Amino acid sequence: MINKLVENIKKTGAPIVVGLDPMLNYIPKHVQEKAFAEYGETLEGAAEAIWQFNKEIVDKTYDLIPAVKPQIAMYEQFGIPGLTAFKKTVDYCKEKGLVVIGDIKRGDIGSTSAAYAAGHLGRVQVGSKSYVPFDEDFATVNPYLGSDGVNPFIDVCKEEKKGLFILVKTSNPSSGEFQDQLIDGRPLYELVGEKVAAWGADCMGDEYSYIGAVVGATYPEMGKALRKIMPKTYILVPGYGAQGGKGKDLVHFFNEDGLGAIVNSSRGIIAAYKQEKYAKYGEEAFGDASRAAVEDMVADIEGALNGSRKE
Ligand SMILES: O=c1ccn([C@@H]2O[C@H](COP(=O)(O)O)[C@@H](O)[C@H]2O)c(=O)[nH]1
Repeated sequence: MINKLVENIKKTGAPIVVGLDPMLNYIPKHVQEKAFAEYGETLEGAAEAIWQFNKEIVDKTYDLIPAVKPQIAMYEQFGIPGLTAFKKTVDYCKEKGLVVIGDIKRGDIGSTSAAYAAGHLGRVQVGSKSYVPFDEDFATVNPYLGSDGVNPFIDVCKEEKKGLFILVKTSNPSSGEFQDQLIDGRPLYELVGEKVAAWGADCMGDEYSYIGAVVGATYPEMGKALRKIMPKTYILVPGYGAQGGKGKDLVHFFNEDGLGAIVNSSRGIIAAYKQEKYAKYGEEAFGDASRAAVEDMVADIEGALNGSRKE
């Protein structure tokens, strides 16, 4: 799957991921009203609104982008109907040729991680039958339970040709509370980065490993250090846009080949129509506003990378 991700990035020239994080308050009134007219103000109604919202954004952007990252929390909060909308979104994006990164941030003791891995990246056996429950291409994993919490995910990735993005240095303001703690003079996130590189060495695609890392755009200096520690690791970079990250902050997350990083924006793309800059599209044309925001994001990152090459 890492080969498909790299191929999609090369084809689109867009090292970006659209984060499908559909909070109800981002969903335009007309979409919500239509869903509620059919299903009432119920969990089913909310799930239908989410699905229709996602579909429009995907339809308006899929030709420009390599991948999407649905954040499962935004679906899970609406219970079983929400999870059905998550699955419909995963399937639809795959039909459109997109790589799907399930932002599920799982990780537990080995037996529990094995169940998460089977449900999201692999298959489950029910009697004589085998099922593929969620079938994302990549999943995000929390490594802080150690190797026995991560290995079951890696095993399933090897069998199913899927991939992981393992949390190394997260984008949130308090990520340093634990992740920056020094151990023998080295920050914990660096030690986790080394471990991710070691896990990944045994899991190579053509150019990059299918065991990737998550490093926040909000910590550019740490991104630069981690790029060196994990040269063959694809880095998923959240924190662009709504959290303040900009193209110029991201240059050192990339390798010399222009690859190695993929930048996520969720609210900045899906709720673009709410921004002054895209107000001309109005609520009705929210998908067109998202398309314009994708084009601007790609230009921002491309401009920063081209600028850094000239320096
Ligand atoms: O360190 C991390 C890890 C994951 N995320 C997730 O990415 C998106 C960011 O959303 P924006 O609207 O672009 O801020 C969201 O799903 C987070 O759960 C992250 O932000 N930082």
